Amino acid sequence: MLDAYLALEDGRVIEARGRAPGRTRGELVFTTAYTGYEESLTDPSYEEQVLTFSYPLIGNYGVRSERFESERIHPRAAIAREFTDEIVEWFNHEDVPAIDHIDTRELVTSIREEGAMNCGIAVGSDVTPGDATAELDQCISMSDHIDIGKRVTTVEHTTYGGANAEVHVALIDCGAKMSIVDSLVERGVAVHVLPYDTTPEMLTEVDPDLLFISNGPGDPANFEAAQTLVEEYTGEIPIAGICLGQQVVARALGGTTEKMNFGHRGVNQPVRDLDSGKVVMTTQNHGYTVGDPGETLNVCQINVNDGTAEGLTNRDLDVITRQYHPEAHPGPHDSFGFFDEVLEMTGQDTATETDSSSDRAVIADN
Ligand SMILES: NC(=O)CC[C@H](N)C(=O)O
Repeated sequence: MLDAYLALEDGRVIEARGRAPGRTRGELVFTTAYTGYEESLTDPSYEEQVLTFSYPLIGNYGVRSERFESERIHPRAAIAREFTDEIVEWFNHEDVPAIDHIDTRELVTSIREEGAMNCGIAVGSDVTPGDATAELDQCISMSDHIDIGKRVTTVEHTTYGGANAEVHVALIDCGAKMSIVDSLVERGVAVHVLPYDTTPEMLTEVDPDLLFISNGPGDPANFEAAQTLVEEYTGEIPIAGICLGQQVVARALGGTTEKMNFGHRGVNQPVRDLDSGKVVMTTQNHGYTVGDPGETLNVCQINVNDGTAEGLTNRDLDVITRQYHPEAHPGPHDSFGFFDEVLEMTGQDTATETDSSSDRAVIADN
């Protein structure tokens, strides 16, 4: 058996069972999602974080790559009450430290009370509590990870979907989940996945009908290039954003973003649409939020629990964003219609073309 220690910013060092060895550090967060562990673990937005599952048994329906949202596990380490042997094999294969046999109820309660905090983890046959503390001592704050985008983005322009499509979407990959690409491609458009630091000049070459800013890890303030694109293209072509995308769009159009206490991570966050009054259940994974939306954007949806901005819009400028994840994976499908709403801004009626069987998008022949 491997020894394991988790050192917390509040001074505690907790002993656990080691399942996959290694030493690492990161921001300790939790998700309340009870399924969808493959999707969560491969969601690039978890880069530089240590993910705690509040649901006690993780790995119980295996590990299948069809459900991955990217090519690798992104959290630096994973914590659960109990991991199955099959998921532990995956952690070992990817060199991601994992610990279990820990009181995750207590841990989640601490994060709720004290906020997301830094932690250090040491797992191995000869590790000590001091090894975990040494990792914690080297842990920097999330906003100091200024180059986080570089670690999660595509390095080159990749096109998905029909090469003959009428509508071309530029998806700025700040750490995009593959389900966002799938959701667009199944509506018959071509998706150009572009690096997070794409410049306005590079975007001119693609000549897109829609600019879409993806989800992504860390502080939205560290995605200045994407912000510049929004500043340059607002009013020229329609603009959409999901999660970090909403935050970047808000910052570009005069709004502010701020760090939340422990964020929203799970698959049952209630969101109210202010026009219709309708409430939907949503998938979420974020630690920052839009504070002041600024003069240009209107808040069109709010979180029922805490009133934070879940949707922003400016109908005249054709801008529409969501703080939650309409693409789901994991979680409820209530908000798939967001993609139809977004593509309507390009003049394409895609609602009738949608095939929700959701086969993985294929790369187009350029
Ligand atoms: N899923 C995301 O895009 C997360 C956005 C941002 N990194 C946050 O934590 O708020």
